[in-house]
Amino acid sequence: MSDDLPQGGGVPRGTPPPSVVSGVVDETLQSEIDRVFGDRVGRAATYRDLLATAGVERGLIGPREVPRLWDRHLLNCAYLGDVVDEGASVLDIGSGAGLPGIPLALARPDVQVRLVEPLERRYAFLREAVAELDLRDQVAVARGRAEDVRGEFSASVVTARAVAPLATLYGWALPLVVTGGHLVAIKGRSAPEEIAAAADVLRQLGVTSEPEIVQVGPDAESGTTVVRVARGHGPLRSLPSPGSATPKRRGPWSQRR
Ligand SMILES: C[S@@+](CC[C@H](N)C(=O)[O-])C[C@H]1O[C@@H](n2cnc3c(N)ncnc32)[C@H](O)[C@@H]1O
Repeated sequence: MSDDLPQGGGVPRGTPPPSVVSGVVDETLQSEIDRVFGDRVGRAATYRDLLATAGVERGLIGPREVPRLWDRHLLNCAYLGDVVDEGASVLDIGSGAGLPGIPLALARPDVQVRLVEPLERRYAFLREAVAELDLRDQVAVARGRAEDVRGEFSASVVTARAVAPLATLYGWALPLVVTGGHLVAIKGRSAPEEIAAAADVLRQLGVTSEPEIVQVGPDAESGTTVVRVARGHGPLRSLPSPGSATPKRRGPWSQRR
């Protein structure tokens, strides 16, 4: 998409990124925000403000998160760009208020992102945010559960933060990854235990690669821990599911973008 027009922060064409961040930030954080979002820093600030206002009012973000929106939410999510190839397609499942999909899209104008979220309230917020941030050419929004959009959407990278433990997430997300692509899940210190607990699920799916724990961002202290799983090139097997004998009714949400 074109980024030539003045954006939320009013960045005129050709002008270096100004310090337009909202919220109180120190110089170090400011320069990291400028480094990561470049000439989209104004739009990143608009998104931060949306989370701090409408996001909190509508119960999508806890009020205690407001002082740490920049580092814990926008930057930590944007760092996923370190493990996303140039021109990749990204499906962010359980996007909530747009995390990690929106910061990743803002930091990486070369990737196409689709946010998938089942809850109406969050889905509505996502559509409004994408319009407000002028990201409609780069970011699509769909309403649905990850396990229900199989066959409809797929991407070279599927992302998720705080959606489900890996043992559940593998079954939801890996069928949405195209062959040769990756699942990239933001996980904290629990990553090794979650990987161990989910090893059988990966085997049942027929995925032979070993999950990797990768630190993204500038350093271990301020960066983000992700679990990256290569989908491989072989077919995936279905997981046994208790409800599989009963045909699933389509949810009330059939509207897709
Ligand atoms: C704790 S929130 C995390 C939201 C966001 N990823 C973040 O990090 O702020 C979990 C989100 O996953 C969504 N979710 C729950 N089950 C899901 C499923 N089966 N498929 C897709 N999303 C799901 C919820 O609606 C919710 O928005």
